[in-house]
Amino acid sequence: MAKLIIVDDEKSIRGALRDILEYEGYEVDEAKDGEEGLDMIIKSSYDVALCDIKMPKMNGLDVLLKAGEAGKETQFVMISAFGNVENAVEATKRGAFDFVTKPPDLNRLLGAVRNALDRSKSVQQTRLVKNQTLQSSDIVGQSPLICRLRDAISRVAVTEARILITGANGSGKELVAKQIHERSSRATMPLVEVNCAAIPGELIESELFGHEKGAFTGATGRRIGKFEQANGGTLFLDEIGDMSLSAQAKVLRALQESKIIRVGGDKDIKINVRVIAATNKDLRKEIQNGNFREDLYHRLSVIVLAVPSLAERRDDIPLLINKFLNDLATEYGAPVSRMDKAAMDHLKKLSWSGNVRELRNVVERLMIMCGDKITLDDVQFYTNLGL
Ligand SMILES: Nc1ncnc2c1ncn2[C@@H]1O[C@H](COP(=O)(O)OP(=O)(O)OP(=O)(O)O)[C@@H](O)[C@H]1O
Repeated sequence: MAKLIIVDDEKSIRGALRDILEYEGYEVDEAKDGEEGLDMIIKSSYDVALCDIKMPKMNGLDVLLKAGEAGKETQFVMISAFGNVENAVEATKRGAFDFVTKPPDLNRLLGAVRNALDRSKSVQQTRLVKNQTLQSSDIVGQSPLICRLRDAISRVAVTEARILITGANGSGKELVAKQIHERSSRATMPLVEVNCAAIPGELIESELFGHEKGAFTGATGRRIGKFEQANGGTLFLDEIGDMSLSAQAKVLRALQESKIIRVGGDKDIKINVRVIAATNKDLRKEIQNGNFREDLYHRLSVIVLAVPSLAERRDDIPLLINKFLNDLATEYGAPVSRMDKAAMDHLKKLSWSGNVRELRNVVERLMIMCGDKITLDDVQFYTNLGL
């Protein structure tokens, strides 16, 4: 359950906000001044703080700054008295997520909380991805093509250049995007992923750019999009070849002007996002067929990184098998299975149209079916069955 804290010196405001937020299903704590609020935020983990600006002992801006200095990822929605909006704007410049004026409008308040929670989730996911990266998402392989790819990643990650990652399904494009983000100066900010193929055409623009309340049927509140969620960080547009032409035009504008407009909105919003795109399609062919904008292609492809298919780097297969056997043993809490050399040699010869993802699935199946020792017989039996 999402955990919120209300920091406000006015008891009646705290009570009113608590009632509303608890009714919405959030877990809510209260602090009666800035000092107490900061103490609670540092000791506990809150997703969102609703924080008054003018308070005794410590004002809201200081609570915001000190919580950040203490490494807290709590998202702040500042509450400011009407007529004191400059302070609230100043707070958003210093890292607050949003602000609402007193007395808060119910829809505006709940929209701000929902959006702040979305942002909090992205930040947490980034940390999770980061931890997983430290554990096991190194790009495994010693083949010349993979060594060259790793070298290229080290060179481009530290720059701000836009990158297009190409390669077949399951070859490791997403892994490459994560590595680039992790090694960039944006690593502590969110890495937000959008699978353009998985989102219906009519929803993609709202997903990317957000929408204002009432922008279309069902838009009951304001929602921020992936571009805004990724602000300061990286936006990974996976399967970009599947994006509609109308969304492409808007992405192009966002890249050209570093600004977006929410669906149904009229206000430009400045964004600072590094875009990494990936595709398994031949975008040049898509351009010829009228399915992809050439100008967008040139904007996205300052650097092109081609991820090789598994068939182009068969010598990496034993290394990958051992990595997956180790990872899976940890995942299942089981002893590490061993695969003999003849079994690995056999796997090296298969076609692997699903690339590294398919290899991982096969290794997982063999581990489940065969236990701690996997032989050539086992591999032939299960791969011949097409299992
Ligand atoms: N070189 C590698 N070393 C270790 N694991 C890898 C490597 N390449 C891919 N993988 C693993 O293979 C699986 C598929 O990789 P990933 O999702 O990055 O592929 P993709 O090209 O983005 O796939 P899709 O085209 O379907 O989006 C993941 O579990 C990933 O961790």
